[in-house]
Amino acid sequence: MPTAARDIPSPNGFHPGDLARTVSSSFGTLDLSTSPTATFHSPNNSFGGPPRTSAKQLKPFATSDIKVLLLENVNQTGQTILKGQGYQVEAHKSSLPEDQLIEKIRDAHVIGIRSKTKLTANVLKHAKNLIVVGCFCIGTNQVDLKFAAENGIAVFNSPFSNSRSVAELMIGEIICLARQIGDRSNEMHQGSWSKVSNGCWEVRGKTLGIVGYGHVGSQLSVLAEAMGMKVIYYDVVNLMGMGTAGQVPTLEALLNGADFVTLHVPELPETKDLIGEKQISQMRNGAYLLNASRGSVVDIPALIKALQAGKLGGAALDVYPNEPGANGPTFNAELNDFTEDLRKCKNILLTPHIGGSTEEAQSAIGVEVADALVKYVNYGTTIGAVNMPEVSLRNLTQDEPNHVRVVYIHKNVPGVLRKVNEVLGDHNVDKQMTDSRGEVAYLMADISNVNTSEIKNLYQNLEDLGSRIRTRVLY
Ligand SMILES: NC(=O)C1=CN([C@@H]2O[C@H](COP(=O)(O)OP(=O)(O)OC[C@H]3O[C@@H](n4cnc5c(N)ncnc54)[C@H](O)[C@@H]3O)[C@@H](O)[C@H]2O)C=CC1
Ligand SMILES: O=C(O)CCC(=O)C(=O)O
Repeated sequence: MPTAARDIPSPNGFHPGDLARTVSSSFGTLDLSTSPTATFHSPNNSFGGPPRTSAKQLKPFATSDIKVLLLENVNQTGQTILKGQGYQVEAHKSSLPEDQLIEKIRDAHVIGIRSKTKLTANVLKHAKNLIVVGCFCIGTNQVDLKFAAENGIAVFNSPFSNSRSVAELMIGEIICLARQIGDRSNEMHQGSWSKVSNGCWEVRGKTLGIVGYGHVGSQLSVLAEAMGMKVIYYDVVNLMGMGTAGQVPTLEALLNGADFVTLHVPELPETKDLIGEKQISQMRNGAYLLNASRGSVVDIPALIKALQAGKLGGAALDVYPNEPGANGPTFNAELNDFTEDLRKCKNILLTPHIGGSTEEAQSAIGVEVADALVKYVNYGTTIGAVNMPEVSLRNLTQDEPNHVRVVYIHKNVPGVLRKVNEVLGDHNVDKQMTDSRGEVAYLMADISNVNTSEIKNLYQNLEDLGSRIRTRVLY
């Protein structure tokens, strides 16, 4: 681990740690600490320009004061980047029960999770120091995004680094279902030889119906066509098909026309039980259903009935309404009351939410999300945030020693900018960007010729505005 940041007491007597504890939920900073040894993992130039070698490292305060809580076995690549900044990183292999999570999250400035940790309003309301959440995965349904934004907590994810891994799992499972590989393998494990061809098929020439043609669905489309499958897809948005894949106008048309149906939609109120008894009845006899999206998307008791009745030829599930927080013998009726019936079904592949669990995906996600967290903590950049407006400014440089960057997250109501600029107006505003998303707005401004002794007032004046959600002053 690199040397921790220098912790130079500020001339006005404040210590950054005191400030974090005493001044509302803010990262307003009065400390002069920088971390000269910390290296930023990726170029931090904004707007895609060439890296500026003289970019100034901005820190909210001594980086060693920043507490990062990582849950659910976040990949080492991500941990290394965060530790490389000098942050204090506490990493756990699994998620935490809600009461323990609430205790741990009280102190954290940054939390990193995957799909199991539920950051509800009830949990987040205890997170008084938290400024940012990193979802080291695609889905962000486990976080109350609105509550987070309204409390000045930015949320980042990795929008496509595991898409290919999910698509490849689907291809493997499509072939395994068509050939009943799961059952044959189980029989052999139990010492039984059962050489059959009845009900076993090639996938060439069969139709794959993809529901949700986003990052995962479109990757899968390309792979399936390469194996000689015909591809149709249904999406709420009009999208151009890859290769010769064709969009169909309704879910019913897709279900009527496909031999294999795979689901790749986000968890939303509209996608709850998207596939239930009625939709299964619209599927072809002997067709297969695969779900690697979220457990809420399929009515599993209805699926069990259809498998028992021989309506469907098989199914593959990677996700469930309730999933355990840690590995172990927990996939039982206590978790989901249908579990025993599900386990008894023929030609069903059950996997423990491993669609994105490959070395490639996890290490790429670790880098991508940790980089976004560092850019946010150190520079206030929200590019890629899923619940905040996306705002970035060109870097400050070493030639701008008396500049500070003001980040002001505020309620999106009339008159705020006038008041903020009255506060900033005593200085020269070199550049400023502001944007809003729903009820929350994000303003970033670089101002010049600010004496250290003026920073406290600047910060306090912004904090005192009624529209304030969170103020940070970085320099
Ligand atoms: N099993 C696993 O390990 C993984 C699961 N996932 C899940 O897969 C989901 C999809 O991932 P991506 O393809 O990356 O997301 P995406 O956002 O790129 O694509 C989702 C697509 O679904 C469409 N959609 C939304 N509502 C719909 C509806 N009611 N009917 C039809 N289409 C609808 C959207 O328009 C979009 O095109 C994620 O939200 C996540 O929940 C993602 C990665 C790994
Ligand atoms: O790998 C994980 O923990 C979750 C994968 C997933 O479901 C996602 O990326 O949305």
